[in-house]
Amino acid sequence: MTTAITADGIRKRYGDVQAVDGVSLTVESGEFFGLLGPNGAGKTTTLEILEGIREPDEGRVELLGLRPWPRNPKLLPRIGVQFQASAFFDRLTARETIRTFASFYGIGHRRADHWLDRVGLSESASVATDKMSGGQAQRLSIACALVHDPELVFLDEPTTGLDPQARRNLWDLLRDINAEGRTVLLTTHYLDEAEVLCDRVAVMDHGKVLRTGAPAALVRELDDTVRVSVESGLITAERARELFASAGAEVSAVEDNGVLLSVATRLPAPVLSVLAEQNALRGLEVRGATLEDVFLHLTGREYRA
Ligand SMILES: Nc1ncnc2c1ncn2[C@@H]1O[C@H](COP(=O)(O)OP(=O)(O)OP(=O)(O)O)[C@@H](O)[C@H]1O
Repeated sequence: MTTAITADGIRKRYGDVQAVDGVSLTVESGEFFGLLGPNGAGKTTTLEILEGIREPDEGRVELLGLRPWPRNPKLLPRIGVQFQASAFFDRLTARETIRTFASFYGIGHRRADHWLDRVGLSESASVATDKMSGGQAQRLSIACALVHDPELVFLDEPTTGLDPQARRNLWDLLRDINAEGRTVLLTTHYLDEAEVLCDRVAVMDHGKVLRTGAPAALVRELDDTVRVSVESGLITAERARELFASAGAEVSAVEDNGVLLSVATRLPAPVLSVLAEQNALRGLEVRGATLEDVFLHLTGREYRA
Protein backbone atom coordinates (compact mmCIF):
# COMPACT_ATOMS: atom_id res chain seq x y z
CA MET A 1 0.00 0.00 0.00
CA THR A 2 1.20 3.52 -0.73
CA THR A 3 0.60 6.44 1.57
CA ALA A 4 -1.94 9.09 0.55
CA ILE A 5 -1.63 11.45 3.53
CA THR A 6 1.04 11.94 6.13
CA ALA A 7 0.77 14.54 8.88
CA ASP A 8 3.50 14.93 11.42
CA GLY A 9 3.09 17.05 14.55
CA ILE A 10 0.75 19.69 13.13
CA ARG A 11 -0.27 22.56 15.38
CA LYS A 12 -2.50 25.59 14.90
CA ARG A 13 -3.44 28.29 17.39
CA TYR A 14 -6.12 30.98 17.00
CA GLY A 15 -5.42 33.60 19.69
CA ASP A 16 -5.87 31.78 22.98
CA VAL A 17 -7.31 28.63 21.41
CA GLN A 18 -4.94 25.79 20.57
CA ALA A 19 -7.24 24.37 17.87
CA VAL A 20 -4.82 21.65 16.72
CA ASP A 21 -2.26 20.46 19.21
CA GLY A 22 0.27 18.09 17.68
CA VAL A 23 -1.70 15.88 15.28
CA SER A 24 0.15 13.09 13.49
CA LEU A 25 -1.57 10.58 11.23
CA THR A 26 -1.10 8.47 8.14
CA VAL A 27 -3.78 7.53 5.63
CA GLU A 28 -3.06 4.77 3.13
CA SER A 29 -4.15 4.93 -0.51
CA GLY A 30 -7.66 3.57 -0.92
CA GLU A 31 -8.56 3.95 2.75
CA PHE A 32 -11.78 5.46 4.04
CA PHE A 33 -10.47 7.45 6.98
CA GLY A 34 -12.49 9.47 9.51
CA LEU A 35 -11.57 12.35 11.78
CA LEU A 36 -14.09 11.87 14.56
CA GLY A 37 -14.82 14.16 17.46
CA PRO A 38 -17.31 16.53 19.06
CA ASN A 39 -17.81 20.15 17.99
CA GLY A 40 -14.68 22.19 18.49
CA ALA A 41 -12.38 19.15 18.63
CA GLY A 42 -10.22 20.62 15.87
CA LYS A 43 -11.38 18.44 12.96
CA THR A 44 -12.06 21.22 10.46
CA THR A 45 -8.80 23.01 11.18
CA THR A 46 -6.91 19.73 10.81
CA LEU A 47 -8.72 19.01 7.55
CA GLU A 48 -7.96 22.47 6.16
CA ILE A 49 -4.28 22.06 6.98
CA LEU A 50 -4.23 18.64 5.30
CA GLU A 51 -5.97 20.09 2.23
CA GLY A 52 -3.36 22.83 1.99
CA ILE A 53 -5.82 25.70 2.42
CA ARG A 54 -4.54 26.69 5.86
CA GLU A 55 -0.95 27.01 6.98
CA PRO A 56 -0.02 25.14 10.15
CA ASP A 57 2.02 26.94 12.83
CA GLU A 58 4.15 23.82 13.08
CA GLY A 59 4.37 20.38 11.56
CA ARG A 60 4.64 18.80 8.16
CA VAL A 61 2.04 17.44 5.72
CA GLU A 62 2.46 15.37 2.56
CA LEU A 63 -0.35 14.46 0.17
CA LEU A 64 0.45 11.86 -2.48
CA GLY A 65 4.13 12.48 -1.72
CA LEU A 66 3.87 16.27 -2.25
CA ARG A 67 3.72 19.24 0.14
CA PRO A 68 0.28 20.95 -0.07
CA TRP A 69 1.49 24.27 1.40
CA PRO A 70 2.32 26.65 -0.17
CA ARG A 71 -0.31 25.78 -2.76
CA ASN A 72 1.00 23.17 -5.12
CA PRO A 73 -0.53 23.33 -8.63
CA LYS A 74 0.62 19.76 -9.37
CA LEU A 75 -1.53 18.51 -6.52
CA LEU A 76 -4.76 20.37 -7.28
CA PRO A 77 -6.02 18.09 -10.11
CA ARG A 78 -5.40 15.03 -7.92
CA ILE A 79 -7.38 16.10 -4.85
CA GLY A 80 -11.06 16.94 -4.38
CA VAL A 81 -12.24 19.27 -1.64
CA GLN A 82 -15.91 19.49 -0.75
CA PHE A 83 -16.96 23.08 -0.17
CA GLN A 84 -19.84 23.86 2.12
CA ALA A 85 -23.11 24.19 0.20
CA SER A 86 -23.36 27.82 1.34
CA ALA A 87 -20.45 28.65 -0.98
CA PHE A 88 -22.61 28.13 -4.12
CA PHE A 89 -23.78 31.04 -6.27
CA ASP A 90 -27.49 31.34 -5.36
CA ARG A 91 -28.81 32.12 -8.82
CA LEU A 92 -27.11 29.26 -10.63
CA THR A 93 -28.89 25.97 -11.19
CA ALA A 94 -27.37 22.64 -10.17
CA ARG A 95 -26.28 22.01 -13.78
CA GLU A 96 -24.74 25.48 -14.18
CA THR A 97 -22.93 25.05 -10.87
CA ILE A 98 -21.31 21.73 -11.70
CA ARG A 99 -20.42 22.93 -15.21
CA THR A 100 -18.76 25.99 -13.67
CA PHE A 101 -16.67 23.80 -11.36
CA ALA A 102 -15.83 21.49 -14.29
CA SER A 103 -14.63 24.45 -16.37
CA PHE A 104 -11.97 25.25 -13.72
CA TYR A 105 -10.32 21.97 -14.69
CA GLY A 106 -10.97 22.22 -18.44
CA ILE A 107 -13.61 19.50 -18.20
CA GLY A 108 -16.54 19.53 -20.64
CA HIS A 109 -20.28 19.50 -20.08
CA ARG A 110 -20.74 15.77 -20.71
CA ARG A 111 -18.44 14.78 -17.87
CA ALA A 112 -19.97 17.41 -15.57
CA ASP A 113 -23.49 16.16 -16.29
CA HIS A 114 -22.31 12.59 -15.67
CA TRP A 115 -21.47 13.60 -12.09
CA LEU A 116 -24.89 15.17 -11.59
CA ASP A 117 -26.32 11.83 -12.60
CA ARG A 118 -23.94 9.91 -10.32
CA VAL A 119 -25.18 11.82 -7.28
CA GLY A 120 -28.82 11.45 -8.32
CA LEU A 121 -29.43 15.09 -9.28
CA SER A 122 -30.21 14.74 -13.01
CA GLU A 123 -33.87 15.43 -12.39
CA SER A 124 -33.08 18.51 -10.30
CA ALA A 125 -30.55 19.88 -12.78
CA SER A 126 -32.63 23.01 -13.40
CA VAL A 127 -33.24 23.82 -9.73
CA ALA A 128 -31.45 26.92 -8.42
CA THR A 129 -28.97 26.03 -5.69
CA ASP A 130 -30.72 28.23 -3.10
CA LYS A 131 -33.96 26.26 -3.68
CA MET A 132 -32.39 22.85 -3.13
CA SER A 133 -32.99 20.69 -0.04
CA GLY A 134 -30.11 20.11 2.37
CA GLY A 135 -29.53 16.61 0.97
CA GLN A 136 -29.53 17.86 -2.64
CA ALA A 137 -27.08 20.64 -1.81
CA GLN A 138 -24.74 18.21 -0.05
CA ARG A 139 -24.82 15.86 -3.03
CA LEU A 140 -24.10 18.74 -5.40
CA SER A 141 -21.15 19.86 -3.29
CA ILE A 142 -19.78 16.29 -3.39
CA ALA A 143 -20.27 16.12 -7.17
CA CYS A 144 -18.35 19.42 -7.52
CA ALA A 145 -15.48 17.96 -5.46
CA LEU A 146 -15.37 14.88 -7.72
CA VAL A 147 -15.94 16.41 -11.14
CA HIS A 148 -12.24 16.18 -12.10
CA ASP A 149 -11.93 12.53 -10.94
CA PRO A 150 -9.53 13.12 -8.05
CA GLU A 151 -7.78 10.19 -6.37
CA LEU A 152 -7.97 11.76 -2.90
CA VAL A 153 -11.21 13.31 -1.60
CA PHE A 154 -11.75 15.47 1.50
CA LEU A 155 -15.26 15.84 2.93
CA ASP A 156 -16.14 18.06 5.90
CA GLU A 157 -19.17 16.74 7.82
CA PRO A 158 -20.98 15.78 4.61
CA THR A 159 -24.17 14.52 6.28
CA THR A 160 -24.69 17.16 8.97
CA GLY A 161 -28.26 18.36 9.12
CA LEU A 162 -29.69 15.63 6.89
CA ASP A 163 -32.63 13.42 7.81
CA PRO A 164 -31.87 9.72 8.40
CA GLN A 165 -32.94 8.58 4.92
CA ALA A 166 -30.88 11.28 3.18
CA ARG A 167 -27.89 10.36 5.35
CA ARG A 168 -28.17 6.69 4.36
CA ASN A 169 -28.41 7.59 0.66
CA LEU A 170 -25.31 9.72 1.00
CA TRP A 171 -23.49 6.89 2.81
CA ASP A 172 -24.14 4.65 -0.22
CA LEU A 173 -22.68 7.28 -2.52
CA LEU A 174 -19.59 7.74 -0.34
CA ARG A 175 -19.03 3.99 -0.18
CA ASP A 176 -19.19 3.80 -3.99
CA ILE A 177 -16.69 6.64 -4.35
CA ASN A 178 -14.28 4.77 -2.09
CA ALA A 179 -14.95 1.41 -3.75
CA GLU A 180 -13.71 2.92 -7.02
CA GLY A 181 -10.28 3.18 -5.42
CA ARG A 182 -10.38 6.78 -4.22
CA THR A 183 -8.97 7.61 -0.82
CA VAL A 184 -11.59 9.38 1.29
CA LEU A 185 -10.91 11.48 4.36
CA LEU A 186 -14.01 12.75 6.10
CA THR A 187 -14.72 14.61 9.28
CA THR A 188 -17.80 13.71 11.25
CA HIS A 189 -19.23 14.14 14.68
CA TYR A 190 -21.57 11.19 14.13
CA LEU A 191 -20.22 8.07 15.79
CA ASP A 192 -22.58 5.77 13.86
CA GLU A 193 -21.39 7.27 10.57
CA ALA A 194 -17.76 6.63 11.44
CA GLU A 195 -18.60 3.09 12.53
CA VAL A 196 -20.47 2.31 9.31
CA LEU A 197 -18.20 4.00 6.76
CA CYS A 198 -14.63 4.23 7.95
CA ASP A 199 -11.86 1.66 7.66
CA ARG A 200 -10.04 3.61 10.37
CA VAL A 201 -10.80 6.62 12.50
CA ALA A 202 -8.74 9.08 14.50
CA VAL A 203 -10.71 10.02 17.62
CA MET A 204 -10.04 13.73 18.31
CA ASP A 205 -10.72 15.94 21.30
CA HIS A 206 -9.22 19.32 22.29
CA GLY A 207 -6.99 19.42 19.21
CA LYS A 208 -5.34 16.06 19.84
CA VAL A 209 -5.74 12.58 18.37
CA LEU A 210 -6.58 10.34 21.31
CA ARG A 211 -6.57 7.05 19.45
CA THR A 212 -6.44 5.77 15.87
CA GLY A 213 -7.71 2.45 14.61
CA ALA A 214 -10.48 0.49 12.95
CA PRO A 215 -13.78 1.26 14.73
CA ALA A 216 -14.31 -2.40 15.58
CA ALA A 217 -10.77 -2.73 16.95
CA LEU A 218 -11.18 0.35 19.16
CA VAL A 219 -14.40 -1.12 20.52
CA ARG A 220 -12.75 -4.52 21.09
CA GLU A 221 -9.96 -2.89 23.10
CA LEU A 222 -12.63 -1.99 25.64
CA ASP A 223 -12.76 -5.61 26.67
CA ASP A 224 -16.33 -6.32 25.66
CA THR A 225 -18.22 -4.25 28.17
CA VAL A 226 -21.96 -4.68 27.72
CA ARG A 227 -24.45 -1.96 28.58
CA VAL A 228 -27.72 -3.09 30.15
CA SER A 229 -30.36 -0.38 30.40
CA VAL A 230 -33.92 -0.20 31.71
CA GLU A 231 -36.36 2.65 32.21
CA SER A 232 -35.46 5.09 34.91
CA GLY A 233 -37.57 5.04 38.11
CA LEU A 234 -37.96 1.26 38.44
CA ILE A 235 -35.08 0.99 40.89
CA THR A 236 -32.63 3.60 42.16
CA ALA A 237 -29.01 3.44 41.08
CA GLU A 238 -27.98 3.18 44.73
CA ARG A 239 -30.29 0.22 45.45
CA ALA A 240 -29.19 -1.46 42.22
CA ARG A 241 -25.52 -1.13 43.23
CA GLU A 242 -26.24 -2.73 46.61
CA LEU A 243 -28.12 -5.63 45.04
CA PHE A 244 -25.45 -6.22 42.37
CA ALA A 245 -22.78 -6.27 45.09
CA SER A 246 -24.67 -8.75 47.26
CA ALA A 247 -25.42 -10.98 44.25
CA GLY A 248 -21.73 -10.91 43.25
CA ALA A 249 -22.55 -9.28 39.88
CA GLU A 250 -19.46 -7.44 38.64
CA VAL A 251 -20.43 -4.03 37.30
CA SER A 252 -18.13 -1.17 36.30
CA ALA A 253 -20.75 1.62 36.37
CA VAL A 254 -24.39 2.21 37.26
CA GLU A 255 -25.80 5.53 36.04
CA ASP A 256 -29.29 7.01 36.01
CA ASN A 257 -29.77 9.98 33.63
CA GLY A 258 -33.47 10.40 34.42
CA VAL A 259 -34.53 8.50 31.30
CA LEU A 260 -32.53 5.30 31.56
CA LEU A 261 -30.76 3.41 34.28
CA SER A 262 -27.66 1.98 32.61
CA VAL A 263 -25.31 -0.67 33.92
CA ALA A 264 -21.90 -1.35 32.38
CA THR A 265 -20.73 -4.92 32.92
CA ARG A 266 -18.71 -7.68 31.30
CA LEU A 267 -21.13 -10.34 32.60
CA PRO A 268 -24.73 -9.35 31.90
CA ALA A 269 -26.47 -12.53 33.15
CA PRO A 270 -26.29 -11.85 36.93
CA VAL A 271 -27.22 -8.20 36.33
CA LEU A 272 -30.31 -9.29 34.41
CA SER A 273 -31.25 -11.76 37.20
CA VAL A 274 -31.10 -9.02 39.83
CA LEU A 275 -33.19 -6.65 37.71
CA ALA A 276 -35.71 -9.44 36.98
CA GLU A 277 -36.06 -10.25 40.70
CA GLN A 278 -36.84 -6.56 41.32
CA ASN A 279 -39.37 -6.54 38.48
CA ALA A 280 -37.24 -3.78 36.94
CA LEU A 281 -36.94 -4.88 33.31
CA ARG A 282 -39.30 -2.44 31.60
CA GLY A 283 -37.64 -0.93 28.50
CA LEU A 284 -34.79 -3.44 28.70
CA GLU A 285 -31.97 -3.04 26.18
CA VAL A 286 -28.70 -4.93 26.14
CA ARG A 287 -26.00 -3.79 23.77
CA GLY A 288 -22.30 -4.29 23.24
CA ALA A 289 -19.81 -1.44 23.39
CA THR A 290 -19.83 1.19 20.63
CA LEU A 291 -17.56 4.06 19.68
CA GLU A 292 -19.52 6.11 22.22
CA ASP A 293 -18.08 3.93 24.97
CA VAL A 294 -14.62 4.29 23.41
CA PHE A 295 -14.95 8.08 23.65
CA LEU A 296 -16.19 7.84 27.24
CA HIS A 297 -13.27 5.61 28.09
CA LEU A 298 -10.69 7.90 26.39
CA THR A 299 -11.98 11.21 27.77
CA GLY A 300 -13.84 10.27 30.93
CA ARG A 301 -16.94 12.08 29.70
CA GLU A 302 -20.05 11.31 27.67
CA TYR A 303 -19.89 12.01 23.94
CA ARG A 304 -21.80 15.15 22.97
CA ALA A 305 -21.90 15.73 19.24
N1 LIG B 1 -10.87 31.02 12.30
C1 LIG B 1 -10.91 30.81 13.61
N2 LIG B 1 -10.60 31.79 14.49
C2 LIG B 1 -10.63 31.57 15.83
N3 LIG B 1 -10.94 30.38 16.41
C3 LIG B 1 -11.26 29.37 15.58
C4 LIG B 1 -11.26 29.52 14.15
N4 LIG B 1 -11.62 28.33 13.61
C5 LIG B 1 -11.83 27.49 14.64
N5 LIG B 1 -11.61 28.09 15.82
C6 LIG B 1 -11.67 27.46 17.16
O1 LIG B 1 -10.77 26.37 17.15
C7 LIG B 1 -11.33 25.23 17.80
C8 LIG B 1 -11.39 24.06 16.84
O2 LIG B 1 -12.32 24.36 15.81
P1 LIG B 1 -12.59 23.41 14.55
O3 LIG B 1 -13.62 24.10 13.70
O4 LIG B 1 -11.32 23.02 13.94
O5 LIG B 1 -13.23 22.16 15.28
P2 LIG B 1 -14.24 21.06 14.73
O6 LIG B 1 -13.89 19.82 15.44
O7 LIG B 1 -14.21 21.04 13.26
O8 LIG B 1 -15.63 21.60 15.24
P3 LIG B 1 -17.02 21.74 14.43
O9 LIG B 1 -17.54 20.35 14.32
O10 LIG B 1 -17.81 22.62 15.36
O11 LIG B 1 -16.68 22.40 13.12
C9 LIG B 1 -12.68 25.67 18.32
O12 LIG B 1 -12.52 26.07 19.66
C10 LIG B 1 -13.03 26.86 17.44
O13 LIG B 1 -13.88 27.76 18.12
